[in-house]
Order: sequence, then C-alpha cells, then structure tokens
Amino acid sequence: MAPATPSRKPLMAGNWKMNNNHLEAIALVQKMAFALKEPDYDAVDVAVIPPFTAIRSVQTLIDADRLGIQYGAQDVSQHASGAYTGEISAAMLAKLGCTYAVVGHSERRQYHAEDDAVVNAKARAALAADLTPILCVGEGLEVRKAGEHVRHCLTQLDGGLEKITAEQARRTVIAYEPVWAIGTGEVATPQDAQEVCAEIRTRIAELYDGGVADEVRILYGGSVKGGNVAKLMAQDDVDGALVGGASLDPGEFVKICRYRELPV
Ligand SMILES: O=C[C@H](O)COP(=O)(O)O
Repeated sequence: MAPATPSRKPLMAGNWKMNNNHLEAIALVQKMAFALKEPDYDAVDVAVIPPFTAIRSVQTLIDADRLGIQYGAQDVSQHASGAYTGEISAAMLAKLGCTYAVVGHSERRQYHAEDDAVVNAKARAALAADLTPILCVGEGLEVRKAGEHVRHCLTQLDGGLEKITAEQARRTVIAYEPVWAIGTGEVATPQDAQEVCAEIRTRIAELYDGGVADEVRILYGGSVKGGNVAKLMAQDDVDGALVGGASLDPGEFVKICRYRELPV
C-alpha cells in the first residue's frame, strides 16, 4: 500500500487503562510535558487516554500550560443521554475537550461482552459528537494459530464501520491490537503488524472511495516499547501506536513519541 503521507500524521496514544488517580495523572502528564517540546508535536500527535476520573484534571493542566498533548477517553456510551446509570456520553467527553474515544478495545469486548454492534454504536456516538473514535480490532491466539487473523480483524472492522460515512471514516482511527500481544511483552513482529494493517487499509479502500483509505490512520498496539517502536513505525501502513503499559512510564512513552531518533 501507499507509504505514509503528510496527511497521515503519526499518532502515539497512551491508554492508561485503570491506572492513575487524578493526582497521579497530573504528575504523569507534567513529566511527559517536561520532556516533550514543540518539534515533537509537529512530528507526531501525542495523546493520553486516562480513566474518566482523571480527564478533567488532565484537561485543566493541558489548557493552563498550553501543552501540545491531546487526550481522550477509554470508552464512550452508545447512548446520547438519559437513564443509563454509569455511562458517560460522547457529548460529555467532547465538552471536556477530548479528541479521542477508544471503542472496541479487546478488554471491553472480553470483560464487558461488547460485540461489533455495540462497538459500532459507540463509534457512531463518538463521531456524532465530533470525537475521533479509535476503533480497535484484533485476534486472540487461537485465531492467529489457525491462520484466521486477517479474516477475524476484517470482520470486526466491517462491523465497527457499519453505517459510518466516508466523511466520518476519514476521521476515524483504527488500532490493530492482537490480543496475544497485549500486556504480554510478546510484541507482534513488524511484518505481522504490517500484514494486518495493510489488509485493513485495503478493506477501507474497498468500502470507501475518495482516498479515504490513504488518510485513515492505522495504529499498532500490543507491548509497544522504546525498544521496538522504530521497527514497527518503519512499516508502510503503521501510522502510530496504541500504548498500554509503557505509557505509564513517562521516560518510555516519550521515547516512543520520539521514535524518529531511535535506530531502526
Ligand atoms: O490499548 C493498549 C493496548 O492494550 C496495549 O497494551 P500494552 O502496551 O500494555 O501491551
């Protein structure tokens, strides 16, 4: 597929998962911001995805110090408003200045039984509020061993993009996260990542005209660290990373954001 173009600015998004209270969140963003300078943000979009309880604190800090860091939420309700106890709407997140909402993370699919229909509803709710969904797809180990990983990921992609227009797809981010690589230290090879990311882009080109596929950013996620990010980013169809564990370590995450300075 086509190599990364300037319209596909790399995105490094740190998904903190259920880590860091709002005070710890402030300390972590301050440490990151101290190390990251303007040229870094010119080269790469840097985002943190804290727990809901820390978003307001992160927003306040980023606004007050005019930091170039973006932020988002780890999940979003499929519903617009009303009697949905425990849910957080896309409009609420947009009001907090969020840029992104992760939808369909494998941990949501696994522990909260979210299927493609729910993931799709969440993606559409996010888009309706002008948030950028980070739509996650990825196969488990059994599927990978059976050689069904591409088919599995494309099925999740098709389901997640259902009824999403070309204009909306253009501003959606896709994250390929093989479940067997998440939190295990077992990163996919750059070739594994490229294979699936390229198939995802090809599928988007089949679904949408008008150069959408060339614009959509496709991230890889799963045990990304400073030591492996450069090789992953050297792949034509990998436009960034969705980082879990390593995003909790400011030094490591900054290294990932500055992957251009690392040897491939
Ligand atoms: O959302 C992030 C992914 O689940 C990756 O997590 P990890 O970097 O800890 O493997």
